[in-house]
Amino acid sequence: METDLRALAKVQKWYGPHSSTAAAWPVDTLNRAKGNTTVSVVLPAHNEESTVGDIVTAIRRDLVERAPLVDEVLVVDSRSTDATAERARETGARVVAQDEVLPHLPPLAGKGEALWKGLAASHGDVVVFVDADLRSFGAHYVSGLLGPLLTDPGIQFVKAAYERPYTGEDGVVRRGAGGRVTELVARPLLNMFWPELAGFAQPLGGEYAARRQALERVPFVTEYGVEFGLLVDLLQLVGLDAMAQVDLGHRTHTHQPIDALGRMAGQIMQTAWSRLERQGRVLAPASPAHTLLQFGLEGRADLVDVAVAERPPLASLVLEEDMA
Ligand SMILES: O=c1ccn([C@@H]2O[C@H](COP(=O)(O)OP(=O)(O)O)[C@@H](O)[C@H]2O)c(=O)[nH]1
Ligand SMILES: O=C(O)[C@@H](COP(=O)(O)O)O[C@H]1O[C@H](CO)[C@@H](O)[C@H](O)[C@H]1O
Repeated sequence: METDLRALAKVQKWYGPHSSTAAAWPVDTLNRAKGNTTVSVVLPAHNEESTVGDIVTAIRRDLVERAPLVDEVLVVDSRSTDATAERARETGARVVAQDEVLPHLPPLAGKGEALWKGLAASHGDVVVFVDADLRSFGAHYVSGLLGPLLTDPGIQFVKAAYERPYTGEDGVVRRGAGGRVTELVARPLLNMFWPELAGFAQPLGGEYAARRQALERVPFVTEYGVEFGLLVDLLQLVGLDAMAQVDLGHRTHTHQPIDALGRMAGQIMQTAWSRLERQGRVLAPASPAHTLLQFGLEGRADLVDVAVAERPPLASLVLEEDMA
């Protein structure tokens, strides 16, 4: 108990100085602070033709053309079967196909793979990740996340906070009801095992920014384990005082059905287990099963696999290639 109270005291001390709002970071201030630092915005996109174009348009209009804050807008086409790549390209993004980045490596799947490939294919000193399914995006999402990074050399990683409404199939918006896996799985797990991270209001949110140097020194969990894995691994790498949080207001996005979130929850639990083992905090004769038997309507039952893999820190690949 003592450890937990000490960790929570650390969070309370951390929270004030490391939390801000997007309004605290006006673009002209950031342009002056940016200096020679280059910025890439990377959007992982699987079948996001209906939303990716508006997001790219807003970034380019407000943060490339009007104010040169962003140097690169990269969309990672994550095995889309719709017109995601076309919409992204015609609105001015550079587009790479996930499986065509580092093609000599065996391809892996999911969002974490898309983000790792986006890191590999981008060039900015600072990388901002933004989901491509957002319906509430504004340029302040990017400028807010960049604020602490462009003004404080001690900050390595910035995570978005926001209110997350849930819009049901009936079109009714329910305030604070979004982030279902966050509330039911990620937040309890983090408070149980990594209470120093308890101050992050939206640990699974898809909008965050970090220095390339830090991102290239941590592994990327594939599928939907990536956000959980990055938080835990970056805490270990850079420490809580090098992490910050910016409130971007509210976030609406395309919601997945509950069975998809069940699989996401499984992937996040697998990720948490892997970090507990890696940090020597659990000793188990066998790893947990990674199959999940899900039950649908009309007696449907589907056995799915919620295993996750992980990509090594990019820096380790470059080192290997240099040595080779
Ligand atoms: O294999 C995948 C799965 C997801 N995504 C993208 O990652 C972001 C978040 O995924 P999703 O919206 O499915 O997750 P949710 O926000 O519903 O948790 C979106 O831009 C997806 O298009 C991706 O690039 N590859
Ligand atoms: O936060 C969550 O619980 C999930 C699901 O959100 P909703 O319940 O559909 O609002 O959404 C996030 O989780 C994924 C896994 O980390 C991230 O990849 C997504 O970007 C994020 O939207």
